[in-house]
Amino acid sequence: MGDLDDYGIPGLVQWLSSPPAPFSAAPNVTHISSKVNVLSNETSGRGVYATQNVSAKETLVRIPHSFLMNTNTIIKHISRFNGKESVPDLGYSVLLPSEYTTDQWTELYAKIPISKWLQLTAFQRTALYICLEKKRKENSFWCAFISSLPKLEELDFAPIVWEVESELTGSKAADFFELLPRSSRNHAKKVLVRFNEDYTAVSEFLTAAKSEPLNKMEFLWAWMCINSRCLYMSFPSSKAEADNFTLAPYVDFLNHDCDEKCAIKIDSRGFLVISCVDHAAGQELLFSYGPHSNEFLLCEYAFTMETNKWNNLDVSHHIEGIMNDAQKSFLREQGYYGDYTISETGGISFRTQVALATIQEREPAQSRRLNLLIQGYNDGESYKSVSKSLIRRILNEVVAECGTMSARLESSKNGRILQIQRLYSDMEHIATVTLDGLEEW
Ligand SMILES: C[S@@+](CC[C@H](N)C(=O)[O-])C[C@H]1O[C@@H](n2cnc3c(N)ncnc32)[C@H](O)[C@@H]1O
Repeated sequence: MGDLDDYGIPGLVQWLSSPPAPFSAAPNVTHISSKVNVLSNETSGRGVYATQNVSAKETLVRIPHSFLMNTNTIIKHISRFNGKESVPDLGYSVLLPSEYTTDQWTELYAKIPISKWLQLTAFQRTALYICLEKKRKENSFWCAFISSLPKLEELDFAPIVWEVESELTGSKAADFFELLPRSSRNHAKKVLVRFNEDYTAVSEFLTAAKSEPLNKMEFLWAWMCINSRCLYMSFPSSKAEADNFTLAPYVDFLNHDCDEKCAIKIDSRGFLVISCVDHAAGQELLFSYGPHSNEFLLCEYAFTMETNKWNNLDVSHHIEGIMNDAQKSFLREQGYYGDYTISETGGISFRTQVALATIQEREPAQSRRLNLLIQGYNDGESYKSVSKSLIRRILNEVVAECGTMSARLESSKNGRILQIQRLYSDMEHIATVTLDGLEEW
């Protein structure tokens, strides 16, 4: 385990625990239990570890609302420079520093009305704010937090980084993108579209304010920090569900596990981390980022796990390839088009079963048994035999494709390639397990 001085953890803890007035006098102060510490390991970077035995239900960390970076606190900070804040009060006490150092960036804040800031999505606004506050260095209230964020190199397994790196430097990193399994590549492309939309919106925002543009790589760093570290937090003023998030210093050092070992909770005192199970000294405290497959984890958060119970095999491309137009439009009308998956634990999804059944109908809209299957009044037994042979053929194709790709990637020691290889081996594993159990299906 590594020494973390170079990540600025002591500085972060100091900032959170003994901030200047008026924070020091606030009733709801930071709590970081003496039973936990941030350490680092090679696989998952920094993480929170128990330094002593911890019992279930202990509150280990509490970060007050004033230290959470989100739509509410950002607008409150910016509006110090340009008039009245326009975020509804959530009833949480958010303190602002009594003294601000002004600089060219606070001049920019002063120039842009809050109504314009609110036209950006919360994600765009937060990414821009992090980039600007980073430039303010020690002048920024958030300096210790921003220094604690990972470097872009630590998010190097995210396919979006490969693509943007290629675009900006002319490197061959985008070639890795093409090696991804088809469904992962599609997911990664969607992430890239989201990122480019955000970068365009923020660039236009800065141009309108006659400010200098942001470097795309710098914006990517801030964007990926948010994407891989944000936590759900509801804001009544949010225009979209995706705006309901916060960044929470220190809490964001918790690494992911498929099973919840810790819970996070928000109340009027701030963001809390509570242990769900007993932890022995030395054990890592983990919480679940959600039921995410390795494909999702890689594309969104830049990592995969050796074993992941949420992995699934996406066979949409294979299934869609054997459907005719009538079958496709029937499934679209029914809300069952696309996203055909198989998982080790859940087997062949109902959605996939509906698609396999539809392929067996010449005029699906007229088929009583198919409509009864969709409505849940028919168990689909009459479709099973043909469905089995269709799925067997598809899974054999998947196994062959994974074998070819694994042989192609086998000798590489490149970390990105190893992540890609893991995706193929996850796919092969699910395909093989499903084929083995197909007779009993
Ligand atoms: C919320 S942060 C957790 C703290 C992070 N390890 C750090 O050093 O700042 C999420 C990032 O941690 C890493 N991570 C989290 N859980 C992991 C796991 N189970 N295996 C590998 N990496 C993990 C990934 O890089 C992910 O983008």
